[in-house]
Amino acid sequence: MDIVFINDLRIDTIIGIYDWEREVRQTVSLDLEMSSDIRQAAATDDIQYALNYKSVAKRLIEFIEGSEFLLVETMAEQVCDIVRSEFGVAWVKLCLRKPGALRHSRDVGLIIERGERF
Ligand SMILES: Nc1nc2c(c(=O)[nH]1)N=C([C@H](O)[C@@H](O)CO)CN2
Repeated sequence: MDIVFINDLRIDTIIGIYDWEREVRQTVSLDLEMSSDIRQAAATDDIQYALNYKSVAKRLIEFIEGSEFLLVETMAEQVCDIVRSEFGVAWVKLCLRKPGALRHSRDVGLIIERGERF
C-alpha cells in the first residue's frame, strides 16, 4: 500500500469545552496518512491521477477554519469523513494535536484510523 502524507498542517479554529475557548482561536495541527495507489500517477507523470495533497490541505483548512467544535474527537471524525468521501481515500490515519492545551505538556490530542487498509 502506498501512502500520501501531510505533516503538521496548522490551522486556527475555535475548539474546546471551556468558556474562554469559545472566544479565542487556537491552533490545531494535523498529521495525515492517506492510502493511495501511486502507480498510475508515476507512470503518466500526471497530477490528475494523483491524490493531490494540496487539494486535501485546502479543503481541510477551509473546513476547520469555519468549524467550532467542542471536542477534538468530533473534529477528527469529520476530517476523516471528508478525506474518505470527497477524495476517494480507502484508509486514513489522522494524528490531531492541540498544542499548549494542557499545562506541563507540549500537546495533547488523538490518533485515529478509519477505513480498510489494502
Ligand atoms: N478527550 C478529550 N479531552 C479533553 C478535550 C477533548 O476535546 N477531548 N478538551 C478539553 C479542553 O477543551 C482542553 O483542551 C482545554 O485545555 C479537555 N479534555
